[in-house]
Amino acid sequence: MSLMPVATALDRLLASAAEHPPTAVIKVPLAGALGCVLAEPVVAVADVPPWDNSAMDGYALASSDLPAAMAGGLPVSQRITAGMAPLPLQPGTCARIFTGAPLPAGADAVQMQENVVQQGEVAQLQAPVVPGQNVRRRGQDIVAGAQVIAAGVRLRPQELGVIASVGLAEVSVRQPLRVAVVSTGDELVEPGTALAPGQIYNSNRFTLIGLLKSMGQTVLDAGILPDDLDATHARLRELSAEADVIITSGGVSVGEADCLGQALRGGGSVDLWKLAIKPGKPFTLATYAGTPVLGLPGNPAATLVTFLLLVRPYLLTRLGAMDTAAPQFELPTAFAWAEAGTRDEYLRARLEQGAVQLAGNQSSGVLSSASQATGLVCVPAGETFAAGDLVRYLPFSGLLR
Ligand SMILES: Nc1nc2c(c(=O)[nH]1)N[C@H]1C(S)=C(S)[C@@H](COP(=O)(O)OP(=O)(O)OC[C@H]3O[C@@H](n4cnc5c(N)ncnc54)[C@H](O)[C@@H]3O)O[C@H]1N2
Ligand code: MOO
Repeated sequence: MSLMPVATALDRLLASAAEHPPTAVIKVPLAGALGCVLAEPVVAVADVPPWDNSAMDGYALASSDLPAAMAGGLPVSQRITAGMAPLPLQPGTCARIFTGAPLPAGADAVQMQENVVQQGEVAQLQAPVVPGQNVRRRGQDIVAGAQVIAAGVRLRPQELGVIASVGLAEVSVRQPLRVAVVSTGDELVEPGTALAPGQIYNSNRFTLIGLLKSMGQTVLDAGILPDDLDATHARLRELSAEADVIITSGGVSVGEADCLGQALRGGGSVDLWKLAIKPGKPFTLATYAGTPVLGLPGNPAATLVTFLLLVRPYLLTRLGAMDTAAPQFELPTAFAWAEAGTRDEYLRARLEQGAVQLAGNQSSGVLSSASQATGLVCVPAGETFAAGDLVRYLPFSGLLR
């Protein structure tokens, strides 16, 4: 059986995502925009900083007065703190000035107070200054009219700060996707109840909800799908009317007896893929009543990995994000991989002292090792490596956002 390369699956998913227009543009208060995808470029309406100002606590002067300032000193003619509008500097004087305070007209340099002796109202420089010294020029950060952030950027804390620095209180972003999360499996019960023989707790629901919330999306928590075809149709119809995308876990491998597979086949198109990835081989791309359905394998580690590698870029594409790829680095391993596999293997790994170490049991059914991991290591199909070799590491810090 030939397996579909992960890159092919990703291409198909992204092409399918690109068939949908990006979500609506909404204006949100800046403080609530973290993680959102910017819908329109941010253009500065004013210079940042808005005026020349001092980079140090010290004394502002005209550098042409330097000889007098170093000889007998200059009278201190005003005191300027941050937030004040200074008077023009009287020729032949200096101004006491503090960090962030506007430079008075006529001054072109600041000497920091450690290099100045003030006696009474006269300040004598102990070290020379050159024009522009310790002066932060108007517009040195951002010039009015410049585009400061492009559309499609996902806003991090520093982007929120930059947008605030140009004076904007609101920002135009893409409306988060409404994503329905559906669990399937007769064996599943929700945590908080006692297990009957044969049952297990529904963990994927919580993993998926957490993944979606960490991306800032709106979750429609649909719980466990009923084990009945009519009821499954009814639930999927309901969800397809409310959601931009439905994510399911479980019931995609062979799907002989499962209601989800049958319902999907009856409600639209279904593509069942066998991917060259471990964990995460079975994956379904379907539509139900026109709403895309992404069917993830039920094994908890497979759910996590396929979400991060396939669903996350799909969702980011639907949001119009410009950067959908996860950051990855080449790092040395602290372990060896002697047996080449037939699928790309994504190992749960820990970054420790500059090298990656296996984070525990790598079975698809084991999730606790993901909790001990700081990221994933990719071992391409057919490859082996020795301890110390470089491998591709994808930190969770880049994936879980
Ligand atoms: N004959 C074959 N059997 C299997 C194949 C195959 O190709 N041929 N693939 C294996 C692989 S790989 C995976 S992964 C699983 C995928 O199976 P499904 O996606 O159909 O998922 P289920 O059978 O429903 O569940 C698999 C496993 O995961 C547990 N599970 C399911 N949902 C949850 C949940 N919400 N929370 C916690 N655990 C869950 C479920 O109990 C099963 O143990 O198929 C292999 N078999
Ligand atoms: O996707 Mo399965 O988890 O490869 O074992």
